[in-house]
Amino acid sequence: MLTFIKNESKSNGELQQARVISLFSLVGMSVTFVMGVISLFNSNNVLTITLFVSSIIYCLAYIVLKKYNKLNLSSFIIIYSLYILMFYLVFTGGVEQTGPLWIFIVAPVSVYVLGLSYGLVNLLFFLSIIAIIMFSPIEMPQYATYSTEFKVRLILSFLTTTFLSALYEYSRMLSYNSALKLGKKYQQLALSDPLTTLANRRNALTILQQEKSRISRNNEPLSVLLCDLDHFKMVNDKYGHNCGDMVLTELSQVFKQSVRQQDCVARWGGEEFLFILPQTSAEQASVIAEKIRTNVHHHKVHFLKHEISLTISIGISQLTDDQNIDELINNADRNLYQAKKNGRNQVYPQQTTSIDL
Ligand SMILES: Nc1nc2c(ncn2[C@@H]2O[C@H](COP(=O)(O)OP(=O)(O)OP(=O)(O)O)[C@@H](O)[C@H]2O)c(=O)[nH]1
Repeated sequence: MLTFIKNESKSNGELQQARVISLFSLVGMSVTFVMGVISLFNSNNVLTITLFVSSIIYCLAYIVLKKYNKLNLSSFIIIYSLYILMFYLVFTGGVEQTGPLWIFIVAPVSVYVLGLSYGLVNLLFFLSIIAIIMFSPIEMPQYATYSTEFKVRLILSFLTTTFLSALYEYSRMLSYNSALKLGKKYQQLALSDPLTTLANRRNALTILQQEKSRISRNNEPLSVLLCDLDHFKMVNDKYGHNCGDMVLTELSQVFKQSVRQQDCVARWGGEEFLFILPQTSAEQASVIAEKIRTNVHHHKVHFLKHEISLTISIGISQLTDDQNIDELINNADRNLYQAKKNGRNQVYPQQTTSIDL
């Protein structure tokens, strides 16, 4: 069956993530640059170099995303350069031992950029290294010393921030997925006929336009069948509208089962159906139309104690190079009218020589 709905959900999610990552790299680049300038005035040379290098790395992540469209690589650069910067700040203490305060931005950024589970695994790894740095008995000039109370509280408050970030990311994912599902459902409703669940007229026209563009590139034939139920008004009049609806629903299934996966069956109007047959010439379409007509003819609809059999008439049209979609359908409509005029329960034009599909 032709794909009626474009699956745009993944690209939408990625687009949103790309926006956040580009924003984060710009903010990261600016903040580290400004702090680098401040520490330059404070004559803290190692910190100045570290912050300027970080600023360049964020700029690089931004370029990788904007110019080369590499979302994963950009995320990777942002996250791991952020981790390294944080290790450095905790190790040296930054300005006046305030370096560890920055680690709290790591939790929300990690779960958002890396996703919930991978983000949490990375945070565990991050926190382990932070704990090792803080609790190791290192003897180095750059190494900052913190009180045990400060270290324990820093780890506990980081764990709390991680938990809250994970909770927030989890509910964000839930709402995003349910909005996505709802969107898909409404999109499906907008494109399908509620009674028969077949593609509706609007959807059929979109598919026809797409197929027309495709076949003009590939030089392949495309045919349509316009099919109308014979004397359907009599079914409604005799058995009621509910029975008429049931007939339409059942015959839609017969139609679907009579064609190939790549073909499309649409409800064109009340008791009119359009078959779109890609890679099919008028001669091949005629054979398919005859098969559909026979299948309907042999199908019995059971309603209460009644057994109802119906017939259909079909008009065939093959798209020519100089035709637009309206002309193609009008031609099929004229042929359908001819099939009705010739006595119904038939296909027009009929195939004179036998062909294999
Ligand atoms: N039950 C039901 N009937 C419908 C629906 N849409 C259209 N119809 C009926 O389809 C019938 C079409 O009647 P006509 O246009 O006279 O065509 P016909 O009786 O099939 O006769 P021919 O097409 O000339 O063979 C009408 O009675 C419409 O009410 C629907 O969704 N449900």
